[in-house]
Amino acid sequence: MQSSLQIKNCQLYRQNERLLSLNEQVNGGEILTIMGPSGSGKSSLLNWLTGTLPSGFKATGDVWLNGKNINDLPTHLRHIGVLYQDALLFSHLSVAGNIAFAMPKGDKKQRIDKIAHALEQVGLKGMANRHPDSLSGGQQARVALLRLLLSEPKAILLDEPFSKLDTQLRVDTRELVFSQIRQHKLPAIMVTHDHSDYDAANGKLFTLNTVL
Ligand SMILES: Nc1ncnc2c1ncn2[C@@H]1O[C@H](COP(=O)(O)OP(=O)(O)OP(=O)(O)O)[C@@H](O)[C@H]1O
Repeated sequence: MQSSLQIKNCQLYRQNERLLSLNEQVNGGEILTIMGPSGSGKSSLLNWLTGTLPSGFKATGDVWLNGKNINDLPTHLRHIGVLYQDALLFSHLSVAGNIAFAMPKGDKKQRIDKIAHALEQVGLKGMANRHPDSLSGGQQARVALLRLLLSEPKAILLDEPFSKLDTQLRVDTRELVFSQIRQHKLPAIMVTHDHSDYDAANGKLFTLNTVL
């Protein structure tokens, strides 16, 4: 079955004022781009999808993931992974520890091999025992991506994940993230202020206009 993330009749309110209205379906390997001015509700939409909408907001509508309505599921059972503009690695854990943290439990040797293989795939061979603080920004971004992917998410949300990276690094990291999304056939939603992110995503665009 092809994976898909469906947003049906979503209406998002902040203090009873409507922020946005959205109906979209994103299939596995597709990236839906959300753009709009600051304060238009982009992050709130992502929060609604992960089940972490703060008080003061209200939403109606349904989220379906792979044919299952997940509206009433708590965040940790939704299996929606988020990549932020900061890598947010745990500084008390090694690179491998960071990645293992979010992985499903299982055979230790298999997990170690899987992490080593994944690191090699993204050009971080032999860095399993490094401390996150000893990595460059681009390397940290790649570890954050692996931590997300190896947690086996069913969908991915990108909240301006490239905005803090310099131009070339930004292009390379974006290419890596998008290629992984396509390879794993995961539905993805990306919030960005940069039109070149949308061009690279090569998918649909949803633009928010309202600013409260
Ligand atoms: N916890 C909160 N409680 C009340 N209002 C909030 C809260 N968080 C954000 N807001 C307000 O809700 C509106 C939408 O915010 P949101 O963060 O979703 O916008 P955004 O489009 O992601 O903005 P940006 O591009 O600046 O990140 C804004 O007016 C913001 O001030």
